[in-house]
Order: sequence, then C-alpha cells, then structure tokens
Amino acid sequence: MSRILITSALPYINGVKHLGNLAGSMLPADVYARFKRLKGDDVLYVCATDEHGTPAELAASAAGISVQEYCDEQHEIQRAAGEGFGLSFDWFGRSSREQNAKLTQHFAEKLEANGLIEERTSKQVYSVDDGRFLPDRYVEGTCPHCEFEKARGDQCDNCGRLLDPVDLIEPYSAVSGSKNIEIRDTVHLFLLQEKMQDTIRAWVDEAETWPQLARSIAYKWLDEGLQDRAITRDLKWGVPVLKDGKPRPGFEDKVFYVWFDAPVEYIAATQEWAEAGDNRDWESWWRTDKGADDVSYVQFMGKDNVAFHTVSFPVTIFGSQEPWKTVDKLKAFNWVTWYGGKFSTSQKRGVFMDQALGILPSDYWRWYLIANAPEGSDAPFTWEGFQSAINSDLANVLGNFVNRITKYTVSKFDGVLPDGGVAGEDEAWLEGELKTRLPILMSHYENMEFRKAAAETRAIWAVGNEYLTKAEPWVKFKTDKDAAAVGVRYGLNLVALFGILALPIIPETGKKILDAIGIPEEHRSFKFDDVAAVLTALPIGMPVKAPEVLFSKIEDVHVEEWTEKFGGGK
Ligand SMILES: Nc1ncnc2c1ncn2[C@@H]1O[C@H](COP(=O)(O)OP(=O)(O)OP(=O)(O)O)[C@@H](O)[C@H]1O
Ligand SMILES: [Zn+2]
Repeated sequence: MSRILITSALPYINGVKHLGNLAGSMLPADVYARFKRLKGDDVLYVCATDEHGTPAELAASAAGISVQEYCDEQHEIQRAAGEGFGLSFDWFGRSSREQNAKLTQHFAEKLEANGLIEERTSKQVYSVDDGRFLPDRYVEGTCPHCEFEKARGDQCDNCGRLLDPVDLIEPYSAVSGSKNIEIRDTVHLFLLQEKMQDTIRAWVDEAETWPQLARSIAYKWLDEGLQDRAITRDLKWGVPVLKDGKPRPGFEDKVFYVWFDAPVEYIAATQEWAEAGDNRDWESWWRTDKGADDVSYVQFMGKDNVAFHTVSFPVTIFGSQEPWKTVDKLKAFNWVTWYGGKFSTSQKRGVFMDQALGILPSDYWRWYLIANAPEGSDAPFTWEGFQSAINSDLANVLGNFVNRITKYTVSKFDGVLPDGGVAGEDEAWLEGELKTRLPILMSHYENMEFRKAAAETRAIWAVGNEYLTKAEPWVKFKTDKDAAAVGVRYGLNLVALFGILALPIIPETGKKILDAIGIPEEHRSFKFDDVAAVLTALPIGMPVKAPEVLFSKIEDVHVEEWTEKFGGGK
C-alpha cells in the first residue's frame, strides 16, 4: 500500500466554477484519487477555496456585504457544487481559516530569518479621493502593451500580459472611478526569489517524473530568470503581517499577497482535516522528518498556475530550510475552450457547475470532460461533441451492454447467474483481450493520461459487445441452453468488471451497475492480476437485477435548446 497525497489547485472564491476550471484541476484529481483508492492505496485528497485577494473584496463590495459574509456564502456554494459532481475530497477547506494564517506567518518568519525576505520601498498607485493605495485589481486603465482600455492592475484580459499597476496608462480607481491618482512610495515585503534560482533549477532538473507540460512551463520561467516579488499588499482582508507575534510596524494596513498564502493552504487544509477527526495526523503527510518521506505527492492544475507551484511556492518551501514534503508529480492542463474563446467567470461565459447539474447528472459531464481532457493541447467544449460522446460511449456502448445482458438474465434465466456449459474459443478470445487491455488501462491511469484512460475504458466496454456478438447466447438458447448459459455467465461477469472500471470517471453509474447485480463493497477494487478469475468471479446462482436505464440519449432538440440558452454555436 502506498500513501498518496493529492491536491488540486484551489478554486478561487468569486463565484461557482465553470466546466473549464473543473476539467483543469478538480475533476482529474478526483478521478486519480478514486483510481488510487480502488488500487488499495492510502489516499488523502485535499482542496479548499482560495479566499483572499482583491477580486473577493471587490465582489463583496459589489454585493453590498462584508468579505467574510461573501466568502461564507460562496464557500458553501462551491462545496455543494463539488458534492454534486461527486468530487471525493477528504477535506475541502478554506484559506481564510486560522490554520493558514498561522502557517503563512510561520513561513514568512523562517524566510526572513534565512535572508530571503526584506522590506523594500516601491512605487504604488494611490487614490487621493479614496484615501488608499490601489493594489492589483483595485486599479484599472489602458494596457501599455496592447492599449486595451479596461486592463486590470495585475493583468490585461486582452493580451494576457502580467502588469504592474504603475505601468497602466490613464489609471483610475476601480472602487470609485476617480482619476485623481498619484504614484506614492510605500514599503512592502519582498521575497528574494533570485537567490533561490539555482536551488529551484536543480530541483526541476531532478523532477523527471513530472509530466511534460509542467516541466516545460517551469523551465520557461527559470530561463527568464526568477525575480524578487512583493508578497504583501495594501488590503485589509488577508493574512496579517506580523513581527514577533505582533502587527509589524508599518504593515498595520497590509496583508500577505494571496499567491503567497494560497499554496500554504494545501498544508493548512490538511491541518483542518486532522483537527476535524480523531487520530488524524497531518505531519505524517507533510513533514519528511515525521513520516512523510514515503508519501507520493501529486498536484493538479491548469497551465496558468504552474509557475506558482514550480517556482514561487517551492521558494517558500525550500527557503524555509525545514523538511517539508515537495511535489513528486505535477499534472498540468491546457484550456478547455468555449467556442473559440475562453470560459470566463467574470464575463459569465460558458457553462458553470451548478447550471450543468441542472441539465444532466454529473456522470454525463464527467465522462465528456475526462474523455476530452485538455492534455496535449487546448480542447474545445462543443455541444455536438458532448452529445456524441454521451450517445455513443455511454448510451450505446456501456448502457446497451449492461441492459442487454441483465434483462436477458432476468427474462430467460429467472434472474440468477446460470450454471452449465463450458467455456470455449470465444471466452479464450475475451480473456486474451482483457489480458492485453487491462494493464494498458492501468498504465494510463498511473501516468495520469486521462484521455487515454477514458478511451481504453471505452475500448474494453466495446470488447464486451463484441464478445456477445460472437457468443450469441440468444441464438444458442433455442437449441442449447447450457451453451447460452456460458455467454450469459461471462456477460454478467463483464457487467461487474465494467461497473468497477466505471468507478473512477463515472462513479454514480458504476455504483448503480454494481448495486443492481449485488457486488459487495469489498469486491469493488482494481485488482486484475488474474484475468481468468475476474471473468469467473461471480458465484453461480447469485440473484441479478437489471439496473434502471443508465443513460438517456441527448437529442438534437436538446443541443439546440442549450446552444440557445448558453450561447455557444458557431
Ligand atoms: N478554461 C480552463 N480550462 C482548464 N483549466 C482552467 C480553465 N480556466 C481555469 N482553469 C484552471 O482552473 C483552476 C481554478 O481556477 P480559478 O478558480 O483560479 O479560476 P481562474 O483561473 O481565475 O478562471 P477564470 O479566469 O475563468 O475565472 C486553476 O488551476 C486554473 O488554471
Ligand atoms: Zn494588453
């Protein structure tokens, strides 16, 4: 049994996530966690809402409530959406909790003691009318690169470049719209990333087990050269900046920058998890001096988060000179795109998790998003693609197989797994196929190649239909009931296998199938070393029911209706 620690990029608190967010972080992490649990590993999958920063403050003020209230509400909405999608977090925490504040302050203290944090005076945008500095998104203006007129202080939504608020042309306050702006000096804490350049590069050089996308992004940043970064902001909402346990002089109105505290929440969320239960120990997952050296740590995220996880957060971790666990495998994703453009939370473009569940059960979306995971490149979401994946893979291939064989057992074999007959050529063929394909499927999962894992799962389901075409129990039944019984028996064992194989990607469906044929919990596992045994696992005489219809087909009128409702279309 291995110990596997899994985290997915923390969903930001400003509103329910879209299907792109889901597909690029939480969903594949969930599939991987489920796979590892089915293999019998000891899995801890933690996630949390990322609650600090200017977008949360701005959204709360737009809603006319306090940031705390806003985050309380939004956290609950995201928790419920995750539950609706069957995301099997062991813990879904919050970066605004005490544990994260303490740990963030601890890291800052260590970094400063190790000469990696210093106070520096820098130029900041100050709004005279608002009486405050305007960090990040509190200031908007014209992008110095592309002349887009509504660029935000931290990033231009048009050309995608990262910006410094003082670079904006004709800046104005996002709070009041005031153009009465001055550039003033203010003191901030800077993280001296440049000093850590060699350490980080040496670590990335050794990270041969990382999938390609993550490594290439890490090298891009390393090649450009690490720059020292301000890790505090002029805000009230966030982790307070302390010195010797008291507010740091000059920093009373400042907090840590959200990107400094957010990844620390991976650890803090594990503390939240530990404190919420008996006999749970967070240190054995995170401290290599306390048992975490046998933990394999896997992170999931979209490509824009990679730099923070391969460079900035490791600077914090290594810079502390304490024995923290670092990531072993980092799985990054490209974008799921929405009709040639981007899914966007701020512009409400695309389909959001709560809306999706209002249309169809979670497994439909899970299957499509994993089968089309944006792994090698960006992957477009299209209603037609969704329709065809559901109708052909789920309804025709899996649904039909399960339906045909279970109904036939009920109608011709009194709803019990039949005895009689002997296995022959067709069964030998079937066994051969599975002996080749099951190890391939396992290796796709191990390598976190989710598209390929879905394709191979589908291919194995299709082998079942091919087997029935060869074995033809319905034809044989007329002349030789025993010969028909062989096909039904193997078919039912395949139903059980297919239900188990469904569990990582479409867990509700897998459960429905396994419940209908009465597979006990302890037999729902990914143990396929002995394929002959897998194909004869079910006891003769066991009662079998047909599950209710597993999937309803998506009709063209649905596609039209949703295209109308959500935009999309050509
Ligand atoms: N279209 C997308 N396809 C795949 N992954 C995405 C997509 N958009 C965001 N992600 C990833 O989703 C995760 C959670 O993102 P987060 O909550 O920070 O929202 P975001 O990146 O600000 O998205 P948006 O800008 O659309 O609100 C991150 O790992 C991010 O990289
Ligand atoms: Zn721009």
